[in-house]
This record gives sequence, C-alpha cells and structure tokens, in this order.
Amino acid sequence: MAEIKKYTFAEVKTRNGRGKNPVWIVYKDSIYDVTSYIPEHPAGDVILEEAGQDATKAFDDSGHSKSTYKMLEQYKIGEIVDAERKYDANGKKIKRVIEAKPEEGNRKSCMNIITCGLLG
Ligand code: HEM
Repeated sequence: MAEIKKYTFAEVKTRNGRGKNPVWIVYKDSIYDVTSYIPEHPAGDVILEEAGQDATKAFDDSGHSKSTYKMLEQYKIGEIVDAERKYDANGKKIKRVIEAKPEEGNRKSCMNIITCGLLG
C-alpha cells in the first residue's frame, strides 16, 4: 500500500480554493481534497469557508448523515504530520498540557504590587 502523505497545517492553508488552488479540508487530522465535490454539495459553497483549515467542527455541526461521513473517505489525500495532530487513534481530541514555568523567587509570584501589598 502506498504511504500516506503527511502535511502541516501551514501547507494545508495554501489549498484554500483561491486562484487555482484546490480546496482541501481537514477532518480529525485527515486531509480531503473536495475541489471536485463542491458543485454537487447540497449546501453549496459553504465548504469554501472551511477551505485550507480544520473543518472538523463545521462538518460535525452541519448534521451530515452517516453515509456522508463514509463518502468523505473517497476524497482523502493525506494526513496532518504527527507533531501537529489534534486527535488520537480513537478520534478523541488530544488534551495538551502546557507546562507552567516555575517561578523565580517569591517576588515574581506577586502579580502586582497592590495585590501583594493587600495579601501581605
Ligand atoms: C467542511 C465544510 C462543510 C460544511 C460547513 C457543510 C455544510 C452542510 C450543510 C449546512 C448541509 C445541510 C444542507 C441542507 O440541509 O440544506 C450539508 C449537507 C450535505 N453535505 Fe455538507 N458541508 C461541508 C462539507 C461537506 C463535504 C466535504 C461533503 C462530502 C464529501 C458534504 C456532503 C454533504 C451531503 C451529502 C449533504 C446532504 C445531507 C447528508 O446526507 O449529509 N459536505 N452540508
């Protein structure tokens, strides 16, 4: 089987349907080239509003039927690079924990002089 092509979100962003660019959308880290489908879309050009970006929420919020989710698969052309993935293998959103920097001494943990003065 051919290897799946991987793209960054920045690369996907240029495929936004403007000029001669194709229309790519991202659904749960998979990338779909839906350029040829747009004229057939029952809700018309709304897809263009999501072109070149993560359309997961818009797609889910549009009441698409089960068969439409299956249909999407035929347009798949790649996936988001591992480092930028937003969903795990089960399609669940990955929660990234942003590590807080340790404070350098007590003085810096005071948000401002007035608060520190009041709290002591
Ligand atoms: C990503 C952005 C998209 C948005 C915001 C969107 C929005 C919508 C909306 C609002 C409807 C309802 C139309 C109505 O009831 O009159 C609809 C229907 C539909 N859309 Fe989309 N759509 C998107 C992408 C797609 C894609 C990529 C496909 C196919 C590959 C698709 C296939 C369909 C189909 C077949 C229907 C008819 C209802 C159904 O059976 O699900 N849409 N869409």
